[in-house]
Amino acid sequence: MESHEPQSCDVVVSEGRLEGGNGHYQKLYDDLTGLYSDAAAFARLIEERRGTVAYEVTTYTPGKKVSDLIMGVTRMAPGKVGDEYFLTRGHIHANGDRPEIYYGQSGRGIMQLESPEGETRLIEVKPQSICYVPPFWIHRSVNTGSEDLVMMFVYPADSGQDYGIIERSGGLRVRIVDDGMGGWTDVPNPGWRPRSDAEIARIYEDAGAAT
Ligand SMILES: O=P(O)(O)OC[C@H]1O[C@H](O)[C@H](O)[C@@H](O)[C@@H]1O
Ligand SMILES: [Fe+2]
Repeated sequence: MESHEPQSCDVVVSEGRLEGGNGHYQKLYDDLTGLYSDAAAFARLIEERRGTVAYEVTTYTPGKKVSDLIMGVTRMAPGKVGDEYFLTRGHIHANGDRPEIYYGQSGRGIMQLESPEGETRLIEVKPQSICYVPPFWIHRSVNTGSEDLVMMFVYPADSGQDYGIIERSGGLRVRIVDDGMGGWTDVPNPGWRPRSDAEIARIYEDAGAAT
C-alpha cells in the first residue's frame, strides 16, 4: 500500500494562495475569450488588461488516485464584462462521479452549478460558508463582490476537468449579471443548447467505467 507523508499548508487569505503546496497556475484575461456574452466589452477589457491575471490556483497534490485529495486555493479578481460578473471557465469532472467542496475565505461569489440535464443551482459563497458540489454537476465560480474572491477547495485527485462540456452547450444556461443595484441576478443565456440524450448518457456511463 502506497503511503504519503502528512502535509500542512497555510492558506494566505490576504494573498489568496496556498503556501507550501506543489502546484500553481494562472489564467490571464486573454485566456478567457468566448466566455462572456458582450464581445465588445471583452475586447475593451483585453486592451486594458492584456497579460494580467484574472484568476489563479495554488494546490497541494499528494498523488493521483481517487483516494488522494487535492487541496488548494483559488483567487479571482472582481469585475464585470459589460454587466456580467467575472467567472472561471468552469468544468465537469472528467470522472463525473467525483465531488468537490469549496470553503469561502474572503470576498463574495456564486458557485454556479448545472446538471447534465440542464438544471441550475446558484449557491452563494462567503467567508466561512462551505459549498458541496455533488458528483455530476458542472461548476463555475463567479465573483459578484467588489474584492478578490478567495476559496479553499478539495477534490479527489483523479477527478480531471472536462471544459468542453460548457463549450458544446454554448455556455451555461444562465448568466450572472449586475442587477443594477450592486447585487446580482441570473438571466437566460440565449446561446445555450440542451445536451443530447446521448451526451447525458455518456457522462454517467463514463463515470461507471472509471470506478
Ligand atoms: O478550472 P477552472 O474551471 O478554470 O476553475 C479554476 C479552479 O477552480 C477551482 O479552484 C477548482 O477546484 C480548480 O480545480 C479549478 O482549476
Ligand atoms: Fe472541479
